[in-house]
Amino acid sequence: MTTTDAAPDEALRSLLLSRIRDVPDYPKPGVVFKDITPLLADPTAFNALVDALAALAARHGADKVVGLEARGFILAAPAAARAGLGFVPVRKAGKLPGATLAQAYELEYGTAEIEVHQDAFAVGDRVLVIDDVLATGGTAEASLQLLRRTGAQIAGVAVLLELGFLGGRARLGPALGGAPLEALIAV
Ligand SMILES: O=P(O)(O)OC[C@H]1O[C@H](OP(=O)(O)OP(=O)(O)O)[C@H](O)[C@@H]1O
Ligand SMILES: Nc1ncnc2[nH]cnc12
Repeated sequence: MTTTDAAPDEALRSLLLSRIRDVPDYPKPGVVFKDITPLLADPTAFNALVDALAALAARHGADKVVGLEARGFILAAPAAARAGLGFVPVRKAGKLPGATLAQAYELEYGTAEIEVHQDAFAVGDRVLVIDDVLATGGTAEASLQLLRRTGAQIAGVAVLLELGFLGGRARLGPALGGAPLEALIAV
């Protein structure tokens, strides 16, 4: 199944998928955790992933790349640098030193609050939001709501892996407001 606006080739998808490990019953019973650490440890796969994400930033005309703490940082920061763009962290509450805006949200396995610096963007900046996994969509939805409050425009959301059975794409629709959601892999 392909759910991307511009699907990467099958070889890339296969490579990426082969480096993601299923961990049953983590962090709680019934959740199958998608562990990306084998992918990060493989320089060929990691480099290909960073290339693909940087290409999406260029394709969607992003001025800045936003990463969602913590695993999103690992993907978004190198993608921003490769695309020649600045990186902005959206952090869990209480970690940013400057004046912030905050947004609460629900996870597949808990609740959380995220923050961004109020002055992270110039007026009208187009931002590509990058994360590793789209599950229920709560994190990405909250990040879009938060980012819009800064005055940023949403260029799109890009994730490595979409867990389609959790319905995140549908939940995210209103917050996307027509911006693209790119999933390099969907299961
Ligand atoms: O679509 P959702 O249901 O919101 O779930 C996806 C989010 O959950 C994970 O983050 P988590 O909060 O577990 O934190 P981490 O990146 O710090 O490990 C993942 O990295 C996404 O950010
Ligand atoms: N099943 C899952 N695996 C990895 N990260 C997640 N974030 C939310 N659900 C997840």
